[in-house]
Amino acid sequence: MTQTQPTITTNKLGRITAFLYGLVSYIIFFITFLYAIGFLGNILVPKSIDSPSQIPLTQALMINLALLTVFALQHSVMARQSFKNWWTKIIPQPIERSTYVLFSSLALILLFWQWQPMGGIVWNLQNSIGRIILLSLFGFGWLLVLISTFLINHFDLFGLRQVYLYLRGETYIPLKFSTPGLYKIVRHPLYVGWFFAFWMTPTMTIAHLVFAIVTTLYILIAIQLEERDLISIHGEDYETYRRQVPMIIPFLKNQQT
Ligand SMILES: C[S@@+](CC[C@H](N)C(=O)[O-])C[C@H]1O[C@@H](n2cnc3c(N)ncnc32)[C@H](O)[C@@H]1O
Repeated sequence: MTQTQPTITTNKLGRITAFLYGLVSYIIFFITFLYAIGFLGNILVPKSIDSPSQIPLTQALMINLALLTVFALQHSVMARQSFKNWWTKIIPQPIERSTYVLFSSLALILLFWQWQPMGGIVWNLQNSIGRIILLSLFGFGWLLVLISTFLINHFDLFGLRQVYLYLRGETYIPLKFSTPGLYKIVRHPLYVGWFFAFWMTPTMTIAHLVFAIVTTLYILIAIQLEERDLISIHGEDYETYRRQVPMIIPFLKNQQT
C-alpha cells in the first residue's frame, strides 16, 4: 500500500493538480478495465484477443509474450516497497499510487493495441447451455474482481483516496490489514476473479490460451511477492492469516505457498 503523509508543496494549486492527475489516472484505468472485458470477451471492441490472425504464429507468439512481459514487469516492479521508496524521491508521494495505476493502464493499452491474434481453436463448446454457463462465469470473474477491490478499499487501491486526502490537506493513513467478507474464504479473491475472467470462455483460441497460461503463472508468482511484502508490513497478523485461510481454493488446507 502507498505510505505516509504528503511531503510535496502544500500550496493549493499543487494539491488541485495532484487531485486532477489522480482523477484522470482513475478514469483512464476505468475505461481500460471496461475495454479489457470487451477484449477478452470479444464484445464491442474493434480488435479483440481472438480477431483474425495477420502474421505468422511464431512471430505473433513472440510479440504477445513480449507484451505480457512488459505488463508483468511494470506491475511487479512498481508494486515493490523498495521501488516505491526510490520512486517517491522523484515523484511526489501523494501521486505514487495514481502513477502506478496510470502506468498499469498504459501497459495494458499497449497490449490491446499491439496484440497479435493467433488463430487456432483449442476448444469450442457447441452446447448452448454450456456456452451460457461459461459466459456467466466469465462475467462472475469480472464482478469478483470489482467486488474484491471494494472489500479492500477501491479508492485507495486506485489512488483516489491518496490524492483526495492530499487535496484536503489531510494526512494519508495507510490501510490496515483486514479480512472482510470474501477475504475470510481465500486470501486472494481478486486474483481468483482474474482466473475466472481469463479461463472461462466457450471458445478458447491459441492466443487466448497463451494469455491465460502466462497471466496465471504471473499471478502465482505475484502472490508470493505480495505476501512477502504483506508479511514484512503486518508481521504475525498476516502469518496467522496465511496459516488459517487458503490462498485461492476455498476450504483447501495447507495453501501457505
Ligand atoms: C490488486 S490488490 C489484490 C489483493 C489480493 N491479492 C486479492 O487477490 O484479493 C493488491 C493490494 O492489496 C493489498 N492487500 C492484499 N491483501 C490485503 C488485505 N487482506 N488487506 C488489506 N490489503 C491487502 C496488497 O498490499 C496490495 O497492495
